[in-house]
Amino acid sequence: MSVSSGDHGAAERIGYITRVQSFSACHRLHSIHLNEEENKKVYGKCNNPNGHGHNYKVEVTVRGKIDHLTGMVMNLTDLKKCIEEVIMVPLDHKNLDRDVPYFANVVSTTENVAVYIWDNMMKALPPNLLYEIKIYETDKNVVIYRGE
Ligand SMILES: Nc1nc2c(c(=O)[nH]1)N=C([C@H](O)[C@H](O)COP(=O)(O)OP(=O)(O)OP(=O)(O)O)CN2
Ligand SMILES: [Zn+2]
Repeated sequence: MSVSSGDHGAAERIGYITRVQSFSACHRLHSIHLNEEENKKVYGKCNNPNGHGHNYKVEVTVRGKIDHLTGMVMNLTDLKKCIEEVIMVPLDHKNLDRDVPYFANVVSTTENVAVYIWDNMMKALPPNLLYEIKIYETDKNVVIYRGE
């Protein structure tokens, strides 16, 4: 059996690293493109005028070369700072529809929350690193967005 010396020579290794963050928020599923009756029909209990809340769990995954010198794809401490700025400050303990201008005219489905987080993480992270945003709206409802 040969044991790796740890010297990868010129070979580049690609790694995926993920940081998990939870936040709490309330929302109401309601589309400005549908009338009241259609909104009730499409969104059911989630169209309740006074809203409802979730403890969202977000997994932010970045993909990149494992740097030979640092041994890292990126420093998770830096990823933590981006997540604080992009997820926690604007979304935690907020009413998504009323407190986050983006959702004034965009339905706050988990798909759209994932797109919102993706677009803002892209601005906060170094280029070509962001791979995936995965959101657990509940234990059973999970959305993945990869920027497509
Ligand atoms: N495609 C989507 N469908 C739905 C979304 C969404 O974001 N994207 N969101 C909702 C609601 O926000 C709702 O809160 C989900 O509630 P519910 O289905 O009740 O959640 P659970 O499945 O976890 O609840 P159980 O009652 O335990 O099954 C609806 N649809
Ligand atoms: Zn909901």
